[in-house]
Amino acid sequence: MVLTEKDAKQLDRDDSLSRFREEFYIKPNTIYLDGNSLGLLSKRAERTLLESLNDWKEHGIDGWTRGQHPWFFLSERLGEMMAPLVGAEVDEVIVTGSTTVNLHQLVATFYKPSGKKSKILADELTFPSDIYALQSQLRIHGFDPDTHLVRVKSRDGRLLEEADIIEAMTDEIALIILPTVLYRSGQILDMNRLTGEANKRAILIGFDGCHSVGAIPHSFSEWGVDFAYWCNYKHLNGGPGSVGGLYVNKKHFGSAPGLAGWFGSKKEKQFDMEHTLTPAESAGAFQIGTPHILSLAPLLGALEIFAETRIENIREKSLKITRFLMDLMDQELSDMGFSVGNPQEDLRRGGHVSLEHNEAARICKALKENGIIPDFRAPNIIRLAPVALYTSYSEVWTAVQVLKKIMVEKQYEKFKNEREVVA
Ligand SMILES: Cc1ncc(COP(=O)(O)O)c(C=O)c1O
Ligand SMILES: Nc1c(O)cccc1C(=O)C[C@H](N)C(=O)O
Repeated sequence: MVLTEKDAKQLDRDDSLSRFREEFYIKPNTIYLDGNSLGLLSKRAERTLLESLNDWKEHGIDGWTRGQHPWFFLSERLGEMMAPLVGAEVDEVIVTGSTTVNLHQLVATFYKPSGKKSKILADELTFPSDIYALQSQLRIHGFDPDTHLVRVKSRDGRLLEEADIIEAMTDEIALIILPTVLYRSGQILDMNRLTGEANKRAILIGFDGCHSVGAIPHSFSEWGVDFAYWCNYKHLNGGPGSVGGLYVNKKHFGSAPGLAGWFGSKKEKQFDMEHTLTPAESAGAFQIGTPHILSLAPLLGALEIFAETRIENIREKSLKITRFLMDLMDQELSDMGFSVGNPQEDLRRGGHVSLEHNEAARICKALKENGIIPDFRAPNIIRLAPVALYTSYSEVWTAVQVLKKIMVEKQYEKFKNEREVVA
């Protein structure tokens, strides 16, 4: 069956999430497909940021406990709002720090090498910041990362096989850190299976959820995941440098935070100013210092939107619209040197499509010149994320037509095939 623009329009009419599109600032004549790197600003996120600024204007220091969004409780309140997105109880989630800082905190807390059981297991496709953090944590413990950081290999440079990861769960492994969704290929790892296997071997397991939270459902508590951390500026639309998310399974409440600070205190004890920390009996214990209020505030509005639908509905549209994109690429772009680098099956495909091409860097530049916003990841990947809350099927149709025109007219040839500073 040949897909047409009419099909795209019909899919838009049938889209039960289409009402959310008008909540976002979408630049005219631009098709934004980079929500997997930085989600768009919504009017509600803008409103809650302005309200928080107003709380500062009106209340000064008293904004910590008064105003529309009292700052002292904001990280906990946002944790509650975020808990359904990761399948956790409300006190198992806190909005604090950043992805990399939270990883440091969690490794400092839960990496307890003992005798032979002293290695950390990760994978060779993981995001570099996580690897840097793990290497430095190993060094702090006096270990050589070359011997103590085990990186599971990919068979094809794109995907990981769960069986290979499980095979690497030896009795030398003390801790496992894996992505929920791989940042390049968009592969979803089977978190339930991996957690079960780690639990069986008494190895603690934590997940980097940057590329999945807000795009796919999770059941961290039910699966028995020990901890997780993620950013809120991609699929959750919290804004550039938005404060991160952290989950700690209830069974670990009471573990002393590896990196302690006064915001990890029990709320009612914090201002007693004692020199002995009384940690919160929740994920809140893993906070360190004063929260970055103005980078938390947009999340209040951004998460209101998620509360008005279900993450399962978001996932359903995400699967449908990424499938539509892949089918269109198949139909319109065959014999142009493209290949799809993400898993095709619904169960293993995250929120973005990973299109590979030898000229990827300059094709991305040509797309941007034409008002289509993808991102490029070296050496040859064009990432395209049609986002369930704000991308229409008609936009996906147009984006593929523009890409086809770029290829037919060789528009990309006027650019250098190398990345810009960021993408
Ligand atoms: C999978 C993954 N992990 C870690 C990071 C690092 O996040 P941050 O710079 O917010 O610490 C990112 C994004 O930048 C990411 O995509
Ligand atoms: N964190 C970012 C940043 O500070 C600047 C530009 C992009 C980013 C990103 O989030 C990139 C993203 N983690 C990726 O998957 O490549």
